[in-house]
Amino acid sequence: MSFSSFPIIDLKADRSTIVQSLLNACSTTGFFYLRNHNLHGAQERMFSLAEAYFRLPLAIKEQHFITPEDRGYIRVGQENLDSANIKQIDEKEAFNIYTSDKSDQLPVLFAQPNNYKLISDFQRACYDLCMELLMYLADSFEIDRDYFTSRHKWGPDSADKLRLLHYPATQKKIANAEHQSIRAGAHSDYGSITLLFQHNQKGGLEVLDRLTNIWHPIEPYEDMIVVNFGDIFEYWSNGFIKSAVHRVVMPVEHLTGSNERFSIAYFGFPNHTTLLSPILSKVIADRAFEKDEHAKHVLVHNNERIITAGEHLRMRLNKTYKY
Ligand SMILES: O=C(O)CCC(=O)C(=O)O
Ligand SMILES: [Fe+2]
Repeated sequence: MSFSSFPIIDLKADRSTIVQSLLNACSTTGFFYLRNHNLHGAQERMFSLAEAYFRLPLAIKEQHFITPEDRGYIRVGQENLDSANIKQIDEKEAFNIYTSDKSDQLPVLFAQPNNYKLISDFQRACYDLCMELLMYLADSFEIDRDYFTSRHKWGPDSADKLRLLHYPATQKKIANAEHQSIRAGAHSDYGSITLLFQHNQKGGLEVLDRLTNIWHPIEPYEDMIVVNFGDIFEYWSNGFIKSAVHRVVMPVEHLTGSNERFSIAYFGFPNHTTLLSPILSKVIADRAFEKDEHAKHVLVHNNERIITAGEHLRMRLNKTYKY
């Protein structure tokens, strides 16, 4: 598997194919497309709800302004995912809903019983899918099948988050591919595994090949989820699993027509007290990992104490938001 032919994992394939493909994908591109996932209907309903929310007046949306615990509404220009580039401002708005959030913590639209049920059911379906993938991944590493899932317990201590994203239409014209405007800065995700839903053929998502430093577009396919590995797996595998560096740019093909984009991300995250110590797996025991530029921010603590998932999250969030 490589950046020239992006990995596709089919959940209807046989177990050994899935296990082998996962091992290849996590150690090369750090992301893959997932086919036959069963979330299609719910995904469409979630996009309709997200669109209705983002069309509300700003004053209503700001009633649930992002909290220091990372819950709520993030307005355009507030988040900079590329913390190494302090001038960068992301041209997007977003809303974060943790799986542990109760309806009375949410905006009226999301708290309506049918919408709250839609959100909760969608979160649970995303969680179940992540757990299925994490069990296959444990098989890939020949460790206990529940090794990863037991560190992602569902319930009040769950740190999983659903994020609705909206990139408003702009009038920007892009001269050429070298000068595309950045809608979400280059970053790796903070968590373990992310499910990313794209919509309406609106592209712009790109992943970096760290070896060649070339960005590759991740085309949107309505029937496939984009799955990527995050920082937590880079810690757990001592760098063998790649935390995919990605960004969102203004797609060239949308110079004509609306360039508005909606996307939805579900971030799997271990329970906060989980230690980020490397897994003991014979599959990676003999492999040397060379730290590259992009992994440095994750694996800088060689001689320091092992940190927890919660500490890692706090470190990354502090660098991301402007309040
Ligand atoms: O909107 C997208 O396609 C990507 C969003 C993203 O990477 C993120 O929120 O972490
Ligand atoms: Fe991301």
